[in-house]
Amino acid sequence: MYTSETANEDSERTAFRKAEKKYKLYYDTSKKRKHPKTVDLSDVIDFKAVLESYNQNGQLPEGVFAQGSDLYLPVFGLKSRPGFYFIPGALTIKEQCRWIRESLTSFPQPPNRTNHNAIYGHIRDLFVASKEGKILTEVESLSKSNGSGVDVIEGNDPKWKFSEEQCVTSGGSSSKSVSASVLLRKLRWSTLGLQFDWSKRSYNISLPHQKIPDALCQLAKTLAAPAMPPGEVFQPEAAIVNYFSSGARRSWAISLITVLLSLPIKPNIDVFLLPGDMLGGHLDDMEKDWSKPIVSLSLACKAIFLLGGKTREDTPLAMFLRSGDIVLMAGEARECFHGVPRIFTDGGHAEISDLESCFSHEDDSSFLEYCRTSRININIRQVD
Ligand SMILES: O=C(O)CCC(=O)C(=O)O
Ligand SMILES: [Fe+2]
Repeated sequence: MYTSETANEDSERTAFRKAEKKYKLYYDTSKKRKHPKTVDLSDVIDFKAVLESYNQNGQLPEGVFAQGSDLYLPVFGLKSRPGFYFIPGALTIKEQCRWIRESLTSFPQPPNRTNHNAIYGHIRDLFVASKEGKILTEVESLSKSNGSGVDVIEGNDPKWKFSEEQCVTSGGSSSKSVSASVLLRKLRWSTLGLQFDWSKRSYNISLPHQKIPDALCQLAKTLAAPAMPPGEVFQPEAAIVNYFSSGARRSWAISLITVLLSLPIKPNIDVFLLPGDMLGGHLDDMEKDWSKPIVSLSLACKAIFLLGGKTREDTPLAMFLRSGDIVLMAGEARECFHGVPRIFTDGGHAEISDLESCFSHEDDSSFLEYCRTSRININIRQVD
């Protein structure tokens, strides 16, 4: 799915890489307290401002056009990137909250796969386990401890189970366990519908899967319309949910890696060492028909999206992605490198105040806590 180069010397020099470096989060360590380095954001296209001025006086910046649609919302395109569409604020706050909830609770449930499958097998109810302060422990170490308070995890032969924290520590067996909250923070992706096999880099139709939930399917069909070939209807068959977490919990990640390295079979830890708050430049090239769009929903913290050209040498355009924005990439735009070099988690820039009111009920505090330092992206695809 993701065609990506490893960061060798050449790729360091490409225009895409330069833009990634420009916008990536760096910390200024010269001051007493760690501060994000200031970045010049003046070149970043702000479609929220474009929409405001378009609604007020019909004016659009150079290179941007507006397209009518049945969505009752303006759909913007870029003259230099045919097939790319941006629909600012397309999702209501209620819809955003709904998809955030689903992304954290139902979407990572088996048979859907997540990045954690490779090590732990299917994990059920990770979000609830995190809320309840549970610990995931390897079955063998658990049997050495007092063995009570164990929740079952999906799978024929589960090797890892959730237990109450005391259950593990009281047995004195502290290795080969990891807290659910760390795993939630380290959740990078889950796949819906047809499952993508990252090791073979293709969709594996023999992996157990469920259809994309009807409501998400309907939403994707409606949103895809402006980018569809005339007379055709988008058929959502697969989706990837990307979870971007800020690096604030890096120390947690280091503890997890320590645990992983103590396993008899060493997992590939490269995947864990990738910063969780960015997505490197890539193409999505595993779907057959590129005339069909990828429908991409942004949720929670604001981000910068880079839309390059057909090679990494083309200078990318940078734009803000806010919670509720929709991006469509079809036709020629599907051949364009793209990525997310930055999410904003600081109060002034994250722009999640509407979500804060939506998740203001006490019962929703874990959703709010997650949203304050994270971004979620759901991208929906027609595979055949
Ligand atoms: O997070 C985003 O907005 C883009 C995600 C993406 O490009 C992908 O998953 O292929
Ligand atoms: Fe992509």
